[in-house]
Amino acid sequence: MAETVILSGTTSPGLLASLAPLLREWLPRQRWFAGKGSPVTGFSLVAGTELLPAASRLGLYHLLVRAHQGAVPGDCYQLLIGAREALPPRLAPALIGHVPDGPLGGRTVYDALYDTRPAEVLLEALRTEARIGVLRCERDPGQEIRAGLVPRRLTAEQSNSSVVFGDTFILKLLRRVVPGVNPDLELPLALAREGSSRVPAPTAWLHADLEDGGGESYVLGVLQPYVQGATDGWELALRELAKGEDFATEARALGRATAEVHTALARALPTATLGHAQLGPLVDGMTERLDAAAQAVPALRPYAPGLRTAFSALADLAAEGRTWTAQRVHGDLHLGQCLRAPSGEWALIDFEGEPARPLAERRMPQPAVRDVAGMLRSFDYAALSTDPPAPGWAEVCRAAYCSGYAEVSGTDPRTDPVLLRAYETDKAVYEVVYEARHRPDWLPVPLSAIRRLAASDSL
Ligand SMILES: Nc1ncnc2c1ncn2[C@@H]1O[C@H](COP(=O)(O)OP(=O)(O)O)[C@@H](O)[C@H]1O
Ligand SMILES: O=P(O)(O)O[C@H]1O[C@H](CO)[C@@H](O[C@H]2O[C@H](CO)[C@@H](O)[C@H](O)[C@H]2O)[C@H](O)[C@H]1O
Repeated sequence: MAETVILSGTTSPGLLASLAPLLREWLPRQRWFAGKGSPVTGFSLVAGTELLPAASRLGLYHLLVRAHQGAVPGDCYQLLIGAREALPPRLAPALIGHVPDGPLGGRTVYDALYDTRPAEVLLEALRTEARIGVLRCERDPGQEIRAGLVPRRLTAEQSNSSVVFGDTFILKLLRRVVPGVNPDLELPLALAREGSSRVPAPTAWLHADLEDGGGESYVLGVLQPYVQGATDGWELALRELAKGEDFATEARALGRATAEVHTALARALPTATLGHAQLGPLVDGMTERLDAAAQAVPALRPYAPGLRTAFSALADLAAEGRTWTAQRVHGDLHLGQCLRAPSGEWALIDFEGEPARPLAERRMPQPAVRDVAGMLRSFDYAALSTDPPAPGWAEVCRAAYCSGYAEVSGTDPRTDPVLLRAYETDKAVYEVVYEARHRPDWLPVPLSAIRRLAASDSL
């Protein structure tokens, strides 16, 4: 590996101006761009850090850029921009464009995360706990990071962007970033402190300390051990479906793993009791999300009255004096967030929660059934994405998962069907919006659950 020269300078003021026309085209095409549907009207630089000097063969810039979309104050995105004379063919998919003038005039710029040297620069910064301008790296002193691990791009469909180093570590760079404690770091750290082996323990992490954070830093990325040879639950489920096999044994193991993580989270972090006063805002939130979703996705509208009964039934129980325990949860649990190691053990990943929700909301204690509902939806997804669909397969998985969950936690989620239906409905509504926005061909999958949930008084 060439010697890594890390500069601590901020970027030149003209840099963003020269990149803006290219970013305006490129950014909305990225899977992780959250503002799809309305054009980017401008950019402002939140922070810029030169990691490799502009004058060298490869210039490298870490940028935090706010994308403006009309009058709406835009989201802040993390970009790693490389600048070269010309791009080698292997980097063609990362092309952002050719800069005509300004500090990078005549250079070709690209998404540098998937280039070897820039990824090495990031790993070296994490390994050495570097401070570079506004960027600050921290690491777990108990875990060793070997120098010189070879990076490779992760090709999975993602909300963020990840690089694997030597099959030993995986670095996830968060793309849409906000100041404040990020559950994707907070929860795995808390679980590691509890001694849980169900979640890879963070090895090192990257922050930005900025004035606009109101005293809180931005979490920009997390490095964690890579589970070698793992298969994710989604892939595994589809494989079994294709073979005509059931997935009950794995579903039950997943239920047990989920309950173990919930038990550890309830020990590690504050819990709460939800009564009538707390349930009100929670149910209001579900109803508001449904209304907003019905506005955005016309196909949902005919089912909205039936779906509202899922939420009002929960409010009625609270009015009668029922209470529920709330705790920190995963927040976006589905088969793709579960990794099965070759040993057969399941691990859970990606504790960011639903990226579209505000951080404060994602960090609130919630009924653990929220994650259970996410997994139940996922079995449905798998069963409906095969040809021909296999709805009975999903039923068996759902039952096995709940049984496994009950074996460890002592509580079978099916014993509270009103709560489960409310959370499953909330999740299916979220999925309708998600699919309409990102994968319109998949919209029929959550819509089929919507039909069922709108028609049923319980599960
Ligand atoms: N610790 C890990 N070991 C092995 N693979 C991992 C690990 N963490 C993540 N992955 C892989 O990376 C993918 C994306 O990770 P994830 O945390 O879900 O990112 P995103 O938030 O961008 O969706 C996962 O689907 C999985 O295939
Ligand atoms: O990117 P994330 O993994 O954080 O989650 C988002 O994308 C998921 C799709 O990749 C989406 O999950 C939905 O589709 C899955 C199948 O592809 C299915 O297993 C899930 O049950 C379903 O919710 C997830 O909702 C979204 O937040």
